[in-house]
Amino acid sequence: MAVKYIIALDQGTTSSRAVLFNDKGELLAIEQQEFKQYFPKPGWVEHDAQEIWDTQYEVLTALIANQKIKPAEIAALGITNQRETTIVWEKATGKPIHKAIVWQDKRTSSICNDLKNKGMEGMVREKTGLVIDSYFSATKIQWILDNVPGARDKADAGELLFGTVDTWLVWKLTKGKQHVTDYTNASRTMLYDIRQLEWDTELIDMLRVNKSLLPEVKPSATHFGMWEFGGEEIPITGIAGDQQAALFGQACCEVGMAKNTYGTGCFMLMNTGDKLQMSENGLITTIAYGVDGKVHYALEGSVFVAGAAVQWLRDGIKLIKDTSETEALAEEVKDTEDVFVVPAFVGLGAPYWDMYARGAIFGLTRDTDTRHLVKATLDSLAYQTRDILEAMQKDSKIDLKSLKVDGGAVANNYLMQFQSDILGVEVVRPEVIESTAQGAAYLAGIGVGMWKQEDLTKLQKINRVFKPMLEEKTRERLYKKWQEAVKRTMNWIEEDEL
Ligand SMILES: Nc1ncnc2c1ncn2[C@@H]1O[C@H](COP(=O)(O)OP(=O)(O)O)[C@@H](O)[C@H]1O
Ligand SMILES: O=P(O)(O)OC[C@H](O)CO
Repeated sequence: MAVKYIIALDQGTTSSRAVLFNDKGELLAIEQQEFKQYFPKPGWVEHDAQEIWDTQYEVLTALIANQKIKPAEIAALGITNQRETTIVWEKATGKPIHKAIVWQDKRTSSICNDLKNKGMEGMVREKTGLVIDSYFSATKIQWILDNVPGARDKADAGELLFGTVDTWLVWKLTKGKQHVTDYTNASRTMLYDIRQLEWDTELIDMLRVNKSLLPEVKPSATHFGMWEFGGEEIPITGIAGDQQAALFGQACCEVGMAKNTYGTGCFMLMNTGDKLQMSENGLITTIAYGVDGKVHYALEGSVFVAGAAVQWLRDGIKLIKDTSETEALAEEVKDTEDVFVVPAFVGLGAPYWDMYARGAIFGLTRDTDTRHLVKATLDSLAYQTRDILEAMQKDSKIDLKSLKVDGGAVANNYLMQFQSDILGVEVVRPEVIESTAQGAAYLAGIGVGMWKQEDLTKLQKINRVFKPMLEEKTRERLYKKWQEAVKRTMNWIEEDEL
């Protein structure tokens, strides 16, 4: 039987998706399930690792059943995932010993502060490309080992395993046969030397993480293991963290090409080729992908709360019932009347890196209504993106003429137009905004020998280009006000308030 399909598993912060692609790289169908977010304390964010697996497995098998696909027709699986989120489980039983600590979780801020006070920042940046922040996996592993009764002893006895979500999914799909990850996910742990491409002993010792916990690290398009299904063995041949997968999915394979993804957070990545570039403007350096024996690096600006602010309008303060209502509400008023929302709900990521900042609304008057608040919340995604773009242009010395965008929130036309207005550059939306899944499918297709990297650009189709319409003077006035608002949210809580 002819092999026809690639399935990408896209395990995001808010939902698990399975996405079907044909052998031309065209998206045919999606199954999606949201899962529960746990907020046990202010600043803490957890997922249930079992629920992650259950939802991911259900959408995968539902996609196959609903699209009437025979197992033998599936050439390969690709996996892409929310990054940094940390799971520790027992090798013997496969049971997680604690809930997954999500990338947004701030509980390890004081561990990070101690490391900074000990002067470790330079060494960490040099080896990992990262700033010291609770965002990354290392201090989350340390927290689990220190706080779950008996965990340290079990780790010392070699009875525990750590994984980011990709590692957990491969472990489950292969029934515990494979404990692996790829370069991109390893580069988010703060334990991986991105030059030498190996786990770093000095960091492992400093953070008191046992080497035996860590998975084997492989390139992004290679053989990771087999999923046995319906009497067939289906190879898993592509893995990348979701932001790197989106870069690959948008075919940003040349130096200087960049994309911005608007999901729960907002992540801009620029491909810097085989050159590892350290940022001087608050960005991080990360592995973009490893394909065909070559590693590409990227500069990244990570914004922690983007689409999550829109979810907060819906689930937190309940101003809307559905995120799609925001576009029409924002269009109903001419401007926000200088209301600014700074959604620093879990601190601020790039370029500020302030674990102690918290969210605020500025400029309220008696005229302010739901529409202004909704508009100001959407605008905050665009302003945060401008903060990143400015840093990216300074670091790379490249003036971006246009920005490729993707992710759930780019469906919002108001937001895309305002984004172009506030950046003063064109914003290019592709036909398929599921670039993350597309990237994982491309990697899996390359890994199984179905495509070559050069074929990818041919698969790209543009849906709409947004051009800047706002006067320069207004743009700069608004951006200045935004910067002032951000300043006032910084360093808001004390270390012992966490
Ligand atoms: N029309 C819309 N306008 C603004 N935000 C939206 C819209 N549709 C979805 N979103 C936001 O996009 C995010 C979902 O995007 P997605 O790429 O699925 O995220 P993730 O991969 O992080 O789970 C949610 O945070 C949601 O609030
Ligand atoms: O799940 P997303 O799409 O919001 O992505 C989360 C990032 O990978 C966190 O670094």
